[in-house]
Amino acid sequence: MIHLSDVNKRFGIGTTSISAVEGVSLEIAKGEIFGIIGYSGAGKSTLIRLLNGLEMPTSGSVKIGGREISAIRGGELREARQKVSMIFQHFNLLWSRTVKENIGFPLEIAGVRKVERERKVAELIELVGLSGRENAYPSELSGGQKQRVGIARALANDPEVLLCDEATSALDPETTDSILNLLTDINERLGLTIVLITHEMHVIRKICHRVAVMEAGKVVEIGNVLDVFQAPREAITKRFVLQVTEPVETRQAIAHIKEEYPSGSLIKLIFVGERTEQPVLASLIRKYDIDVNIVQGNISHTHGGAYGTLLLQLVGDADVIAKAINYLHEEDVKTEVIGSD
Ligand SMILES: Nc1ncnc2c1ncn2[C@@H]1O[C@H](COP(=O)(O)OP(=O)(O)OP(=O)(O)O)[C@@H](O)[C@H]1O
Repeated sequence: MIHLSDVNKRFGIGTTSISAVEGVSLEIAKGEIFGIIGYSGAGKSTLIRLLNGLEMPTSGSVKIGGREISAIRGGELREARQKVSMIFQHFNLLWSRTVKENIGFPLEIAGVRKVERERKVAELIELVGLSGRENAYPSELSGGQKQRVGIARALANDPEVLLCDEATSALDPETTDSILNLLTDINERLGLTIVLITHEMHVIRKICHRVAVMEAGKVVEIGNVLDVFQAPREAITKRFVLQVTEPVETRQAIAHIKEEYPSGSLIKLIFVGERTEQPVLASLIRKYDIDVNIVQGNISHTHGGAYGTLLLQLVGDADVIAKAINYLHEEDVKTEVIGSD
C-alpha cells in the first residue's frame, strides 16, 4: 500500500540545511496499523507529511497504492491526496460549525449532493459513536468527542490510508484508550491502513501491528510490536519499551529494594505468549530452597500476543540461585539479573 524507498528530506540550503528524514525505506501493507515512534525532532511529522504529499522528498520515492506521490502534480496529486486522510493532536475542527457540518465539510468541498452528504454524515456519526451530538458545536464537546469528529471527518471521502499525527497526545489515559479502540475497530471493519506517529509506547503497544523507531531522521529499528517488546536492539528502543514495562515508580522501587535488601539476586523474568499463563513461579518455589519476594509484575497485551515481566528477589545460596535461574531458562522464560550481592 505504502512504499518508501531511500527517502531523504532536507530543509534549508547550503551549510545551514538540516536533514529531517534520512535514507528511509519501508513498506506498509494494506490493512496494517503501523506506528512510528520517536522523540521530538526525530523527523516523524516530516515523514508523515511526505505520505500525504504536503512535503516532497529531496530525493527517493514515495508511493501510495502504486502511485508515485513525488512525481505527480495538480489534479492528479489532489485526487491521490483524497485517498490519504489525516487526524491531528489538536483536532483542527471548524469552531463555527456543528459536528454534522464539520464532518460534511470535505464532502461539500468535493461537491457531493446534499441528500447524499446527509446520508454519509449520519453513517459516520453512528460509526464513531456520536449519535445525539450532531448539532453540538466543538466547544461543547469533550476532547475525546472532538477527536471522534476529527476521525469521522477524515473518513468522509472513503480514504485508503488514515494518518494519525499524535492523535491522542492531548487526551487523558482513559479517553486515549477509547480513541485507540475506535481506531482498531475502524481498521478491522473498513480494512483501512493506519499510520500513526507518537512518542508514547503505550499507543504502539495497544494498537499497532508493526513499529518503526526514528532517531535523528533515520529509522533505527523496525519490526512486529511483540518482537520489539521482547528484544529491543537499540538503546532508544529499550528506553521506549521501558515506558510501558517499567514505569518510573518501578525503577524507584528497584533502587529502594536494592538498598533495603542488599542480599540475594534481583532478577527480571520475561514471559511471552502462552508462557504468561503457566505456573512457572510456583514450581520454582517448590523445587529450590530459596526465598522468593515478588517486587513487581505486569502483563502487556499487544496485537501479537501477551508480554509479561516479573521482578523477583531471590535469597539463598548463590549456587542454588544459579540453578533456579537455569531452570527458568529450561522453561523458556527469559531472565535478566538486575543486581546480586
Ligand atoms: N519546514 C521546516 N523547515 C525547517 N526545518 C524543519 C521544517 N520542518 C521540520 N524541520 C526540522 O526537521 C527536524 C525534524 O522535525 P519533525 O517535526 O519532523 O520531527 P518530529 O519527530 O515530528 O518532532 P515533533 O514531535 O516535535 O514535531 C527538526 O529538526 C525540525 O526543526
